[in-house]
Amino acid sequence: MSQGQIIKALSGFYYIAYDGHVYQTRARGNFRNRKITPLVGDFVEFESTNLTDGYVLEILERKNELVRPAVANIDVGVVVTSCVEPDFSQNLLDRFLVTLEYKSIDPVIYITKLDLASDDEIQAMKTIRAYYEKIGYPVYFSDVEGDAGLLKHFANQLTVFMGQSGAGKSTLLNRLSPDLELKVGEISNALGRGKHTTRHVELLNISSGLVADTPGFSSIDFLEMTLEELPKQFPEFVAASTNCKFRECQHHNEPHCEVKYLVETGEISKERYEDYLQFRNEITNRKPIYKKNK
Ligand SMILES: Nc1nc2c(ncn2[C@@H]2O[C@H](COP(=O)(O)OP(=O)(O)OP(=O)(O)O)[C@@H](O)[C@H]2O)c(=O)[nH]1
Ligand SMILES: [Zn+2]
Repeated sequence: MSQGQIIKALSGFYYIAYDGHVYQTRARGNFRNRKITPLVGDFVEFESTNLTDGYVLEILERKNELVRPAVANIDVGVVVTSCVEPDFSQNLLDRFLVTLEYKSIDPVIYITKLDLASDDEIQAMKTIRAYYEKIGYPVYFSDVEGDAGLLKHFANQLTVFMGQSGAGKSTLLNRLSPDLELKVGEISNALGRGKHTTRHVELLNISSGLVADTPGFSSIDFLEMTLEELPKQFPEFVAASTNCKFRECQHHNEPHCEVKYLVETGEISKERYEDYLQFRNEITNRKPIYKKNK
């Protein structure tokens, strides 16, 4: 018996990377009956006497998982965000970041289409970059330096790309992995949302790490999160909260709230705080918000 990682799932076969080889395996019958489906990214125990006829025996505990793309044990989430076409949305960026934080995935922000932006828009993105870097997130602009910076995050990690339709995810993935040939720019066809669902997911080797070849994540709701958990997904709120008067301060109606004070002084972004209040409302009302598909 050996332990490896599933790097591809296709037509009922699971391809397991182990000791420099890839083993084609299937899930064992009794294992299927337990209604657990192995995911790409799963660490598994398997048995095999050759490279093509093995069996998955057990899935080891998952750190996290996403539905789209269907991948488990994600370490890094690259949030691809365009500054124009479609216009930059801090609200959408914060939705991605909160979701990643909640799933214990390290976010990296990658901003595209600066070549289409006006000087003012570029200036605005620089201000955004400075803020998000200050609260601990790596931020890159789409240029040669940005790509080199991004590649450094891949080593020994499992990375997934995500972001709004048309942001440039496929373009970026193709550039980093030229053999990939993901289709680019088919965003405006009305049923575009199905485009990636039929693709199987495969983990690519890029820069000493594994990268999911299928970008994902189109609906962002906070269905699983509680009101108490939400402020913990904002690192600058967590840092400030030690100075809030109340230990479990929700930074909402409580008196002597450090977060609200820092929003007033400008230290904490007003937009981020407003996003926080909006996400609170959504959790309270439990209405899922789906990203518009243009
Ligand atoms: N000018 C410019 N165009 C870009 C850039 N990045 C992507 N594009 C273009 O933007 C369009 C959408 O890019 P895609 O890579 O398909 O975007 P996506 O995020 O994969 O979109 P979906 O597949 O709908 O999720 C294409 O026409 C790209 O050529 C960029 O940095 N600058
Ligand atoms: Zn507070």
